[in-house]
Amino acid sequence: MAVLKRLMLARASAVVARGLCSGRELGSGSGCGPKQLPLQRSPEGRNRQWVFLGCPGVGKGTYSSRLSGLVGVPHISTGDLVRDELAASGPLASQLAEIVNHGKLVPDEIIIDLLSKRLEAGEAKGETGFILDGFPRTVRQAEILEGVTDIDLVVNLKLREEALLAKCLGRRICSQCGGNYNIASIDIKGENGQPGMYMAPLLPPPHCASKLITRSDDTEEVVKERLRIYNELTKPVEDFYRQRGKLLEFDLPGGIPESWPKLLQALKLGDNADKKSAAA
Ligand SMILES: Nc1ncnc2c1ncn2[C@@H]1O[C@H](COP(=O)(O)OP(=O)(O)O)[C@@H](O)[C@H]1O
Repeated sequence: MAVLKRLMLARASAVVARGLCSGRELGSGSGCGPKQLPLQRSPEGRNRQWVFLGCPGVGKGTYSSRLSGLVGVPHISTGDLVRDELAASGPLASQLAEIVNHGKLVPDEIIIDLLSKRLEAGEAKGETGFILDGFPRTVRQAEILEGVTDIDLVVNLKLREEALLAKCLGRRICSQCGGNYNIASIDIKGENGQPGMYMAPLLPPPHCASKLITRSDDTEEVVKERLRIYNELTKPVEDFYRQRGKLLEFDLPGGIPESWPKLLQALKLGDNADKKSAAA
């Protein structure tokens, strides 16, 4: 199964590279697209396969990694896979740096190759299911994914636009432990009938405070370009999943303490009162 999934993704990748098939052909399993495997598509015997969508800065990484711990499936972020590749300084690194630092999207064939290697490594370790964060990011990627496996649920995280840029600019990572923090304190005043919104900073513990770094693509100019690209290329992915009845819209009401319990409720995971303490 792992090898098949890998081969199918690799084939999808080759197809994208050559531009031979339309995504619809890939998704339908006909023509030159990969064949669908009933076994692979069945939810029985496998864990959740969820996708998180949302603008840069919305908190996809924060919420999807918390949920991954809660429901016991791996959190797979294609942004993290790209950053790992950059950090490894391999043959792809300079090409990727040029793309990522301009806020552009990495070509499908590279992203699919990184993702299929990650899925294969996970399956070798016995992982089943996933929470995908940052993939699919275009309708084409959604069609390719649909061609190889079923997605059970797509969570579309939404946050008021005024907060997104500030959240990206406030993002900090501990260079030692990899912990994610945010120094932005967001306080949007209520006006014209719209309620206000407060999001407290997520400050690092003292042992991380002197080791904080900022992502190279979290500059104002690049974040604005990433938001533009999201609206142009990723927003249509919402419709793709809406039409298939898989999209769960979730408006973040504020920071983690307010949002996490509500998200658990929306996902029908809310009865686990003890697990809600993860919001603390
Ligand atoms: N599915 C994808 N397709 C193309 N490029 C991607 C994909 N996922 C990540 N990337 C690249 O990695 C960068 C960082 O991704 P991510 O960490 O998900 O950022 P964001 O905070 O903008 O959601 C993106 O701007 C893009 O260059």
